[in-house]
Amino acid sequence: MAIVEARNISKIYDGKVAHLAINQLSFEVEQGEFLAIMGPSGSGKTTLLNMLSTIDEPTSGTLTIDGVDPQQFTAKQAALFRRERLGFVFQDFNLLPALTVEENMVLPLTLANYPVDEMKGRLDQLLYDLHLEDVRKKQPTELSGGQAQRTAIGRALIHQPKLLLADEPTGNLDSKSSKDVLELLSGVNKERQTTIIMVTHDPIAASYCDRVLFIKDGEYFNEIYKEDLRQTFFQRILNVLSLLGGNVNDLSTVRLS
Ligand SMILES: Nc1ncnc2c1ncn2[C@@H]1O[C@H](COP(=O)(O)OP(=O)(O)OP(=O)(O)O)[C@@H](O)[C@H]1O
Repeated sequence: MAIVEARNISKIYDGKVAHLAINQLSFEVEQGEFLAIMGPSGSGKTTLLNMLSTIDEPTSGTLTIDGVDPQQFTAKQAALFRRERLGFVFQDFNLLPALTVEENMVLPLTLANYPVDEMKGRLDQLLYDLHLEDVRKKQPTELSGGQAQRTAIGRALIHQPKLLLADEPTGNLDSKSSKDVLELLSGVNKERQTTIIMVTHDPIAASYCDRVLFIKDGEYFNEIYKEDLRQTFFQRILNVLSLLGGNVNDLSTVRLS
């Protein structure tokens, strides 16, 4: 069953000169899938993620997320939908500096007034799954990049969202921490059946996914599915990226290992 259905969605930014950022894009994301979205700088990835996040809406076309059309929501309903059904992970972690690891992670449940026992149970499980038990009382400034991103992933998962949206989650991490985070996301996807959509410039990160959707100039360009080994998938991703072109700087974060 599809958790995301986009039918001919377009997004035009109004301004002195109107800009067509997404042009007649259609795609589906299956429940339980781990999808990467790739494309050159300016191809519309952030615009698309903003629409999937329900913080922006298509100018035309229909976008259904978990069976509902967010365009029908009031601002309050949209906020509730995001809080209950979506999780977000960003490149720069976005942790609250005054709170500890465990306080950051449990924050979405605190805000939703969950019972204390339920909060504690979910927190302990996630601290264990994310290998953060030793740093649970630390503050974000005392963490490595990998620990900070794992904390952010914990915060994004604690309310058990159906869809996790990740924007360059490994963009600020070294290769070892990136690998840890990608293996964790892959594990979350397989074990919890959480659907994940990840925007990335990094073909290594994309090779952890089941499918990569490539967009160019706001339009569908190609998509490939992982069929075999991750290393082979990585090679096929590089092949499509070379066809896709774009600015060489777009690949500045690529690590060839
Ligand atoms: N608020 C806005 N107003 C007008 N144009 C915008 C706005 N936001 C983005 N754009 C334009 O829409 C196009 C798509 O931008 P978007 O940020 O979605 O691309 P991207 O693929 O995420 O790029 P990058 O990889 O560099 O982050 C770009 O040409 C950009 O200049």
